[in-house]
Amino acid sequence: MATKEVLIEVKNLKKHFKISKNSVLKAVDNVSFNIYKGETLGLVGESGCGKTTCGKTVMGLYEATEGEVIYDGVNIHKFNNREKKEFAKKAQIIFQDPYSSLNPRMTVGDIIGEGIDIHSLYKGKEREEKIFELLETVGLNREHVSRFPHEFSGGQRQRIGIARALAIEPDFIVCDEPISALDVSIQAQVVNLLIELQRKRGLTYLFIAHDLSMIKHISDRVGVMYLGSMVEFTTSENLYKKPLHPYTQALLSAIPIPDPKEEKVKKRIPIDGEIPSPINSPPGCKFASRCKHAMEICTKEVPEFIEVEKEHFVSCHMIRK
Ligand SMILES: Nc1ncnc2c1ncn2[C@@H]1O[C@H](COP(=O)(O)OP(=O)(O)OP(=O)(O)O)[C@@H](O)[C@H]1O
Repeated sequence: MATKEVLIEVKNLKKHFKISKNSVLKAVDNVSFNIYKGETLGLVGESGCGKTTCGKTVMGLYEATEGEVIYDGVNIHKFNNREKKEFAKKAQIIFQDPYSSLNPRMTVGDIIGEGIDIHSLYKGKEREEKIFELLETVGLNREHVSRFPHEFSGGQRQRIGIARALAIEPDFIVCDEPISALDVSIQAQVVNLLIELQRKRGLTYLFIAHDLSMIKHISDRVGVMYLGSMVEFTTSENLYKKPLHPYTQALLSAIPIPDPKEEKVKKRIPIDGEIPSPINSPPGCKFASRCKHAMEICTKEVPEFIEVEKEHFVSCHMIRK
């Protein structure tokens, strides 16, 4: 990461879905963090904890229920239509499933060219050259331009998705579990491509993942989410060396160690019980029902999200500054 200039500031962000007359699903519930220009911020947590909803709200695909997303100094949820279109050029998303995220009836050239056309960036020969250049940038070749998505492997499709995102030259990309659906052997190739693109183009990533194993290699800082809340937020180094929240500690203990001897003696921290429903969730710390350290206060009061040491934020009643 080159600078520590803030690109995006997320302040007390809430995204609640009204499920019925009396039920609200708090997918993102009072989350605050920032993203520096040129960094990769990892967002981790179990399935359903609100990572995708957070990513989509941060890039303006969902209206926020409450709170602010400040991009380069301006609240994106206050944009008028012209500003929304301008912003859509700066922020892109790469989806988890390279099989369903590409229109099977469109050629690769048209998939990549769609954003170029929407934003009237290039026309004719220039457009064609741009698409060839993008294909080569992501490790495909110009002959692929007239083929259809089903003619490609999962890894290649994800490369097409990356080329599509790059086509309008964004500054910020939400990478929503871009490697989860790929074979392990292909995952590292796609991650390396994303890292190389970031280095060359100065891109900023919000990289979403459900476990902490791959996120270590790509993220400068990591936020750990649990049931819509951010429970810990710090540098990758801090998180792996000194996790403070019991949930982070459990997630880290679940990462398999390649050495079988070490794996055998490793202490896994189990998380008791089922993840509670995010609908009409009870007061207090959302992790309380599964935390073996839970105290009376945990079921009553939401712990503050405090900076316990430089660049290390945590939300837990056990941890004081
Ligand atoms: N449009 C929607 N309407 C209602 N509920 C939604 C909607 N989108 C997401 N949710 C709910 O919000 C919660 C958070 O979902 P989200 O997809 O953001 O989680 P996630 O952490 O990204 O999970 P996964 O890793 O499975 O993608 C879930 O309970 C989900 O069912």
